[in-house]
Amino acid sequence: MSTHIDAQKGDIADAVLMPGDPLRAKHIAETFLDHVVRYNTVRNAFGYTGDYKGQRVSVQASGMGIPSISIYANELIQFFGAKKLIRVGTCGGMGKNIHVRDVVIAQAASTDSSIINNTFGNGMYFAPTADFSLLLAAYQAAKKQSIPVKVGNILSEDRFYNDEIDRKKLIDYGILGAEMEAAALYMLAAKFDVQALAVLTISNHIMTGESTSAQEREQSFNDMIKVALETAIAK
Ligand SMILES: O=P(O)(O)O[C@H]1O[C@H](CO)[C@@H](O)[C@H]1O
Ligand SMILES: O=c1cc[nH]c(=O)[nH]1
Repeated sequence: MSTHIDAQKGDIADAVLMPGDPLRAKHIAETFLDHVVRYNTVRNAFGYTGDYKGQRVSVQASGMGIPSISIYANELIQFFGAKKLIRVGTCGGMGKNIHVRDVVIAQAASTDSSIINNTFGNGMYFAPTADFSLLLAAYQAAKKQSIPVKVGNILSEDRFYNDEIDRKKLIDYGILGAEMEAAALYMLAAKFDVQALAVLTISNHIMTGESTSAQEREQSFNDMIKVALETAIAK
């Protein structure tokens, strides 16, 4: 077991989907995977391994924010040998052409988090970037399933309630939406030479206030999960 994941080596697949919400992890495991085993309940950060189309895939809840996903990503990679980490999360839309229920693939993740400075020091603005082969696989999986996706730069922000940020400028520079984890996932994947991608569903629009009920969002959440699972098993 690692500090936060009560599993044995071998219990977790090479490919791991990472939702923030433990109940989304449960939903993914129960809806999409066969022969499911729940390997983790520590802190209720549920983790499951099962088969998707005959291939082993795990789902590990990451919790919210960069400190939390950094704990799970570190342990998945260093203790359990995970090689493909695919975040499946909600995202607040920011751009003009972004709407609730859209699926967004994060090609890059800008951030206001101190992780970049803490890692690289003053004056170095490392750009956390998705793994290209995962991104391509996700894009192709979406096309094959006729699921429209938008691909681009997102913001991984350190605060959910954040009225001090210049969102208009970020939109002018092409930011599609904001969530709270992808930049750390991409940076850690680069550090440990593994693959990472974030596939996101727009759950609300930060600028227009557009929103949907949890029930309405279910279909688009499932679209995101189907794209992520096909990416997880892509050769
Ligand atoms: O839906 P999840 O994956 O938790 O992602 C988003 O939702 C949370 C905020 O409500 C943050 O974790 C943010 O990144
Ligand atoms: O971080 C997030 C996630 C979803 N919606 C938001 O507005 N922010």
